[in-house]
Amino acid sequence: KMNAHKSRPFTVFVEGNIGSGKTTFLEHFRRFEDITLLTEPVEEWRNLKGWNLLDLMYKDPSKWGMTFQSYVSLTMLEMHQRSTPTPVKLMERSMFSARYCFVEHMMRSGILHPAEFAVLDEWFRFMTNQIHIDADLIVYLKTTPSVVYERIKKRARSEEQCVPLSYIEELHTLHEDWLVNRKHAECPAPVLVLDADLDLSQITEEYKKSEHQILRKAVDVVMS
Ligand SMILES: Cc1cc2cn([C@H]3C[C@H](O)[C@@H](CO)O3)c(=O)nc2[nH]1
Repeated sequence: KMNAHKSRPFTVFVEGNIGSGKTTFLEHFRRFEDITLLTEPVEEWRNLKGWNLLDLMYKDPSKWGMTFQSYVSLTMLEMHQRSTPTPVKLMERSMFSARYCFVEHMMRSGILHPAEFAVLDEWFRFMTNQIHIDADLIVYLKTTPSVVYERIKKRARSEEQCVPLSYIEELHTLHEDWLVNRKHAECPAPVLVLDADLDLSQITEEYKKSEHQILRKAVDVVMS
């Protein structure tokens, strides 16, 4: 068992489009006692004091987009700040995908009014300047929009059934801009790109590739 000499654990963001297999990827690490897994708090978004903000947002994005993304940011900040007893912390998504992918899409598509976007962007700048929430590594589950679109249909999460392929394609482009073309300097962590188009049987090999990288880097950090 690695004793965490560092105040801050080796932090990994697991990023990718809707349906890219992030939750499945995280579950693969469930068996390691030195890793804390923080999965995306979708259930909190689906029930805040009885309100299903995720459903409200998908049903009327212009009316509920701001409210939804404000609450998403709050729940993600809470995860960033949560102290973990283990030397390694794996988070599903982050404040950065919130800003660079989802909020960015809502602004570009006119779902968010420019004034709403300005407020969300100020919150993002404040939080990323004031609070150290950087990753040490980002694992990017890279997919093809048509592949994840079919998975979303099969998964049949009720709120997502009206999601058009065009939205998935736009989110894909925003993930590529951030994690492959590196257009945003605020999140300089190295990116490990995995081919997440692979189906479940083949993808274990891909996960093993990241396992060594994550655990070896974590050992370096903890033992340094
Ligand atoms: C950080 C962040 C995650 C996230 C997820 N979502 C949506 C996409 C999926 O339908 C669902 C669960 O990821 O929530 C969103 O609209 N905005 C988000 N922002």
